[in-house]
Amino acid sequence: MISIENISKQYEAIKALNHISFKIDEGTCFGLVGPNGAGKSTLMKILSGILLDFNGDIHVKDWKVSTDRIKIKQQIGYIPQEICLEETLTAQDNLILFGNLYGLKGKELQIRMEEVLQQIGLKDRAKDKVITFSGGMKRRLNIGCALLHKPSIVIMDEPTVGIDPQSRNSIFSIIHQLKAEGSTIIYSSHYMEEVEQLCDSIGLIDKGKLMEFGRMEELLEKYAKPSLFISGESIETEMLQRFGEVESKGHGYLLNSEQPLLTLENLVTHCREHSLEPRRLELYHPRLEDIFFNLTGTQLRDS
Ligand SMILES: Nc1ncnc2c1ncn2[C@@H]1O[C@H](COP(=O)(O)OP(=O)(O)OP(=O)(O)O)[C@@H](O)[C@H]1O
Repeated sequence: MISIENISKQYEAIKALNHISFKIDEGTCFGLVGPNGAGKSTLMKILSGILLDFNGDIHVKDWKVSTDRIKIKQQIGYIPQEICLEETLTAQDNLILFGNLYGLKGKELQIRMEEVLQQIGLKDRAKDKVITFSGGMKRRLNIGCALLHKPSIVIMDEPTVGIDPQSRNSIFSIIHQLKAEGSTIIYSSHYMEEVEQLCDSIGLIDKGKLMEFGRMEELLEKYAKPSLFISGESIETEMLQRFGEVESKGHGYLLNSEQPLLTLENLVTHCREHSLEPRRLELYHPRLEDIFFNLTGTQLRDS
């Protein structure tokens, strides 16, 4: 169990984290989600033992970060948001550099390097200089460098920002594999669909405050409002209002109703009788993004 207890962090006038507390079960994938500037990186740096000046405490197994920082750090592989590699060296030499920092050498380092290169899909590029790599390949190598010492807790700060879909899928595979091996993953992102896909539990953070925390299914259940989605040129708010509470969503409308199936039936009848042809008419399942929006009134995407 990793227990985050009442963490606060102030950068001069900015309160980056405001009394944050939650727990993460071992062997699970935890997603920290929030918009730009929410405080995700600050919390990730505190969790990985890089940022030492904060209030509160963190417990990992039987250790406390306040008194057993080195023991906890040995358990952690931290992948920062900014790529941290020596570009003039080869992938292999970067791994050796990081391996040495973790105290690995000789045969042990050689074996781990081979395993990690396989895991990150860069075996055939091991002897190439990093400067020749794509952004996604650099990102994967950066992940590999943090895995050499077989950490039981892997902390990834927005690892998929600005990379190609192939590298993104490859990172997801690495995460699935790490989880299958029993590692605990702490993953921050502002891409809701990624977190929904990967994580067992989540913390929603905004302006330094933890807005919500829990298991994914529980949160979706808690905030799920039964609704229908309808769109089409002939579909107007006034017509929909007689069937339930209406809100705009993308190119159409969400129609909240306690009995969505019955409403769907009534709506189909109405459309048929009035020769209205919706482009889309379907049951709508709330997503993590909807929960965040309901809680904070903030859209997560930059766009
Ligand atoms: N070294 C620093 N000095 C001063 N203010 C900082 C520093 N690092 C972060 N901040 C501020 O703290 C707040 C939280 O920043 P943080 O980087 O933790 O957010 P984030 O959720 O990771 O954002 P992003 O998704 O953009 O990386 C922001 O207002 C940011 O400007």
